[in-house]
Amino acid sequence: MAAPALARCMARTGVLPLGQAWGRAPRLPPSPLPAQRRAFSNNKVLVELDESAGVATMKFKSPPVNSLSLDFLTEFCISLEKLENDRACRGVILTSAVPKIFSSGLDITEMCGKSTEHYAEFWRAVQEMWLRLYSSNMVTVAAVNGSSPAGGCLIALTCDYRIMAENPKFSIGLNEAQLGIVAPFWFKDTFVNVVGHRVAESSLQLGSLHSAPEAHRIGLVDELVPEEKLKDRATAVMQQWLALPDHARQLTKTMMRKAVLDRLVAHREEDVQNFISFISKESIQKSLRMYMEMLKKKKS
Ligand SMILES: CCCCCCC/C=C/C(=O)SCCNC(=O)CCNC(=O)[C@H](O)C(C)(C)COP(=O)(O)OP(=O)(O)OC[C@H]1O[C@@H](n2cnc3c(N)ncnc32)[C@H](O)[C@@H]1OP(=O)(O)O
Repeated sequence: MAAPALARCMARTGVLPLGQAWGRAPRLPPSPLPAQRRAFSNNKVLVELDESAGVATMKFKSPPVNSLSLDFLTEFCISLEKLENDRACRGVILTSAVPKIFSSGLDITEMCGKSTEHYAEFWRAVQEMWLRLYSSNMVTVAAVNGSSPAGGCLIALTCDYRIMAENPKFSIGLNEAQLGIVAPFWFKDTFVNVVGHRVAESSLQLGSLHSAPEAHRIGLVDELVPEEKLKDRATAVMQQWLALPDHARQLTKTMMRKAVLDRLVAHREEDVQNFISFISKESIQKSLRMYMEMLKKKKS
């Protein structure tokens, strides 16, 4: 495709390049007007904005498993950008509208049997999602209400704070190695920044999916709460974070994340080419096909 779908959408919606988003003026506190709620939705995400609190909730609604398809990633970025540019919004809670699944990670069908152009477009969209979320000026809280492998885990790791439902059946982790693929350096860097090098090293090599209690023990999630309390707890955490002046928090976040962000920004095209040559290998395609078959067999 001549121009990536994401770029087209961004041209349509007037989204700012990433670097400019960083230089944006600090957010103003919401005006003391009566409580106002606004909602907008597309095929993949539902956003509800509580203007009086300055907090949006973004719910993933792409059944059966909220896989991160090109369409999902595009809609996600557009919704995030809308909130980023909305002065009434200072924080966003990410959660799922699909029972038991937060997100099943990158849509494997987008990485199987497609053209080089498609792989490039898809990977740019994955990069864009991470760059925008990791550099967001808003407070970002992941309310992880279901399993969250690989790319789903990356979304949670990219937020400022993670709260997970304490259901031991829910698992989370960067399990790429189990699929015979390798998490790229910016997945790894994000993971290391949350759990530390030692835990990340073994967890990544083993492609571990951690149960909710184990994820809490290794610091992958910040707290566990009963599922029915997840929404209230995420709101309470958000209020705590929003009690601080935005400019101080935003500058601190930028300082903490800049090196990791800059690394991908500086090597973006190289990273796309690396993805294409890796994913196009017949051995990798075979691994992914076998993995998909295994998922189907598990059902029957
Ligand atoms: C140099 C760069 C190298 C490349 C780097 C690439 C980085 C990759 C990152 C990724 O995110 S790869 C994706 C990893 N994801 C997984 O391993 C999750 C796989 N899925 C599951 O474990 C389970 O589906 C689940 C999420 C735990 C849910 O289980 P449940 O029993 O509720 O549902 P299923 O019956 O298994 O699935 C329903 C339906 O959805 C399909 N599906 C599941 N996950 C994906 C996916 N990630 N992509 C595409 N499709 C997926 C599954 O096959 C079923 O389909 P049908 O059989 O109904 O057609």
